This record gives sequence, C-alpha cells and structure tokens, in this order.
Amino acid sequence: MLTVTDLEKRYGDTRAVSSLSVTLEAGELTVLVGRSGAGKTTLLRCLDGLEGPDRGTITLDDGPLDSTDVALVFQEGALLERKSALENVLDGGLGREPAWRELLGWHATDAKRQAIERFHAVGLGGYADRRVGDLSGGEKQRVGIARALQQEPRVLLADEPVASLDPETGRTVLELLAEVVREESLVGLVSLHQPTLARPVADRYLGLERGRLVLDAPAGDVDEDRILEVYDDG
Ligand SMILES: Nc1ncnc2c1ncn2[C@@H]1O[C@H](COP(=O)(O)OP(=O)(O)OP(=O)(O)O)[C@@H](O)[C@H]1O
Repeated sequence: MLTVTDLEKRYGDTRAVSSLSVTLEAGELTVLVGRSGAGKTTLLRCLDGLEGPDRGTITLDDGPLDSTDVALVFQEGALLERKSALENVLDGGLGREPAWRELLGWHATDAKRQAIERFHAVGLGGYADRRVGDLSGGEKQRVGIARALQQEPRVLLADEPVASLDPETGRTVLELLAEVVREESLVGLVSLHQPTLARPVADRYLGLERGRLVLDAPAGDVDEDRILEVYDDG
C-alpha cells in the first residue's frame, strides 16, 4: 500500500501539487487524469524521487518509499534506439547489479534469463535481438514496460504511456500494464489524456485540478461525465 500524505510541490508561485493525500493498493491500476498543467507529471516525479516535495510524506507499507522500489515508464519509452531490445531491458536492471558490472555494462546470466522471460511476458517473445529503432510505437512501449519490470519495482508508474499510439494499440498497452500490475501485485499509477481508453482495465480514477485532488473513486463508481468534469475547471 502506497500512502501519500499532505504532499505539496511548488515551482516558484505555482503549486503544481497541493495538499494531496491518497492511498493506492498493491495489485490495482489507478488512472490519473487532469488537464494539461494539472500536476500529473509532477506527482509521478515526486513518487519516483525525481522531485523532492516541499511538504508531505510518501510511504510504502508503512516504511519510507525508496526510489529503487519505483519504476517509471515514459511516453516514448525513453529507450536507446540504437541498442537491441534486450540491451535496453537489461539496462533497466543495472541499478540492481554490482557497481563494477554497471561500469562495464556487463550483465549477470540470471539478469539475461529474467529479461528474456520478460519479453515473453510482454508479448514480445523473439524480439530480444531486434534494434529498438526498428520497432513500432506499441512494441517500443512494451519494451519500456519490460525495462521497468527489470528493475523489480513494487510501484509501477507510467506518464502518458499511450499518448503517441493509435487507440487500439494504446488499449492493448494499457491491458498489459493492468496485467503486470495484478500479476506482480504492484502499485500501478498511470497518467492519461484519453481516460476512457483505460475504462476496461482501470481499478480506480484519480483526478487533479490545478494540483488538487478532485476525484478519487473506484472505477465502477465513476461514469464518463464525472471524468470529463475534471477537465472542465474553467
Ligand atoms: N520544472 C518546472 N519548473 C517550473 N514549473 C513547472 C516545472 N514542472 C512543472 N511546472 C509547472 O507545474 C504545473 C504542473 O505541471 P505538470 O507537468 O505536472 O502538469 P501535467 O498535468 O503533467 O501536464 P501535461 O498533461 O501537459 O503533461 C504547471 O503549471 C507547470 O507549468
């Protein structure tokens, strides 16, 4: 269980995240919605430890959240296009290997075996040696998810992971995220600009308006109009 209490992050006079408290359960995929500038990325960056909050606490199962427990999937996968899919996934786990291996870019046999298993888990069996630059957007995003899983996180975050994909491909990537969150019992939080795409797989919706949490409800209790209201903060 991930617990955020009274979180605040300011940039100058802008309160990007303001007095935010929320609890997210392991094994659930939560979808984070809100207009551009509402604070979604800032919240994800605070959870990933990329930003230090100005106030508030973040705990995982009652202990302080360690950034090594968190993996973030980026919009374009943030992969190295010239490297193979396998190398990209292995790089995801580097923080877990000894520093000398990290320096030399050598990977343990176990890590390679795990990475190959992850290719199958994300529906890319046989793609390990393919150059990432030659993959489609949806395939890259699957590699991005495999790379995040290679970090063996307890919290899986994704910032607009399907923004550049067509709706059908986006839907299948969201299904994959939901599947790994459930199977590996991760805390899953995904920001999206197409919230209804996630309807079949979302367990919970959070809505942000100018940094404040204005929606926090199980997906079954939230209809489309309620979600769209979050975007209507004129
Ligand atoms: N590094 C920064 N320096 C200054 N202001 C920032 C910085 N990062 C974000 N902000 C501001 O904080 C607010 C929240 O931005 P954030 O990127 O978190 O929103 P968002 O909901 O993720 O938007 P989008 O959907 O467009 O990605 C915005 O007003 C933004 O301009």
